[in-house]
Amino acid sequence: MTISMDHNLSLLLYLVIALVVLGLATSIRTGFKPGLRNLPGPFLARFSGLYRLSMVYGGQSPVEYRRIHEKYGRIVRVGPSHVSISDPAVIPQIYGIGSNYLKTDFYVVFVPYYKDQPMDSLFSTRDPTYHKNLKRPVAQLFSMTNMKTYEIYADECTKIFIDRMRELAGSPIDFGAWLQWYAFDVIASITFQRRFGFLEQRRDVDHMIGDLDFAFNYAKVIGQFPGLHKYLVGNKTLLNILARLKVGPPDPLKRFLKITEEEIKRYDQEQKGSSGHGRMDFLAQLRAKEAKDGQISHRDMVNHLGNNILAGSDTTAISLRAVFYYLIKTPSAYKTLVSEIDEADKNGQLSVFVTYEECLKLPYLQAVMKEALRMHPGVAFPLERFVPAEGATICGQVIPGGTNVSVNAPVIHMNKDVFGDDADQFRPERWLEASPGELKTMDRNFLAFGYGSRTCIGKNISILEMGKFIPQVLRYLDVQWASSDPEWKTNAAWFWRQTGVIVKFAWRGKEMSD
Ligand code: HEM
Repeated sequence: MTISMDHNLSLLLYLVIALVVLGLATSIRTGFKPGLRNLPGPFLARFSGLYRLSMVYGGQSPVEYRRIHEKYGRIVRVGPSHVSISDPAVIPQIYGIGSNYLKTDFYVVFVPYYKDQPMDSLFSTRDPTYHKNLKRPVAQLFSMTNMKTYEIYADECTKIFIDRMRELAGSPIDFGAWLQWYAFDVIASITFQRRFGFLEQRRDVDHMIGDLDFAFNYAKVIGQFPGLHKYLVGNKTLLNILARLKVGPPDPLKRFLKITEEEIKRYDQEQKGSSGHGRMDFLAQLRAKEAKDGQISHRDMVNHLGNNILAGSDTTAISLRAVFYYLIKTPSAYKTLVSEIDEADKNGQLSVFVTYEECLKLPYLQAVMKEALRMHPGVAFPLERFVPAEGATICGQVIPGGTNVSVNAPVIHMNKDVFGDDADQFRPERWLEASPGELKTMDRNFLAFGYGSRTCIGKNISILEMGKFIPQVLRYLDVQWASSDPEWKTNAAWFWRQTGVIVKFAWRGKEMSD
């Protein structure tokens, strides 16, 4: 009995030692992989993903990525098979339309389960054919010409917001939270003509925002080791067991899909009772398109609508926070913007609710939005892509096929050759003073909405929301910083969320007509 136990223990020990040796040998072999071994970068980064984890874990990856590029140059090895690039010339090569650099397995952490099967979205898919087929039926719904159909939904939420701020004038409020409630209610309203009720209830209804926070912090960590996902949140069997034991992790993606299913049912019932006529939300337009051009599968319908909520809420909230934060912290820009809005108002160029068309004619406002997104892009992680199988020459280096390469908006947006010596300053004027050539270069290096074939499809919706909301607020309200901390706090977990945006509003005196 004792001999057999000793024997088993020795076997186990040999096995552990063998695994450790194998792991070390693999790490050393990948560390000195031909094609990557001569690239500069932190020494430890080449052996395991732990170095990248250390860069993102504290939520300050923009600072970390800027630091390593300052230290090691425009091409830096940040992992065993991972290369970060800060050279503007490389952007069209990696992301341009027609490029065959595909999204990496990082994106697998964003794939929800639907009816027990993983369901890739327009955003997460790595398959170009699936992407093309999924995008075709919805592209027009995101077009600039279609934006006017969504205006009413944004206006309803803006009215609620401004009325509440009038009531709360003089008291410090968590503006960051309010902007998130606003963005959530607007996108839900645009998507299926129903607000979640954040603005009315003044709270994180059903803990949706908190749960999303959990999901993105999971993505932040596991996204560095995507191979682990299938054993964790990507493992349906494990999730089912945990759910039965009532200890499962929050699953906001599942919740959005459930809400979406309910909304589709509600719409179809309304249509039968014909009370749904006149609806212009995304769902209604998708159903109308279906009637004209042929059926969209129920799965694709759920996929698109659920994805709108996921992709279009946090991003817009973060961008709105950035706009107001930089305006408050830059009084000259605040004053110039308010003058532009007041002048347009006085000249009768603004409707009761500023329209999308009107906001596009306010040049300083457009420059403010772009500059805020340059300083603080909503997505602050590297946009990872795989080098095609045949390999590629990047920044003069031959990089093997399958290498994970990326450019990072917070890094490229600080490039002084592109944005000027004051690139680290919030200065909206740079977008207005630039020559046509300089503007073209700045636009080509503006990555807040991604780039090329996988660029953000919801960009017009976000410009609609922000472009209407900001002038409407500043027309009626003064806003000032009211936190005892001089700065906000930020956490980059794919999205670059901010907290601590505490402000006070004051009513400017003009009455708002209905
Ligand atoms: C200011 C607000 C927004 C920002 C900063 C933003 C940012 C981005 C970025 C950086 C990407 C590219 C990601 C990558 O390459 O991996 C992207 C893609 C995407 N965004 Fe947005 N987004 C915003 C608003 C929206 C809205 C409102 C929607 C939908 C209603 C949306 C839907 C999408 C979708 C579906 C994709 C994937 C597109 C594709 O791969 O074809 N976004 N977004």
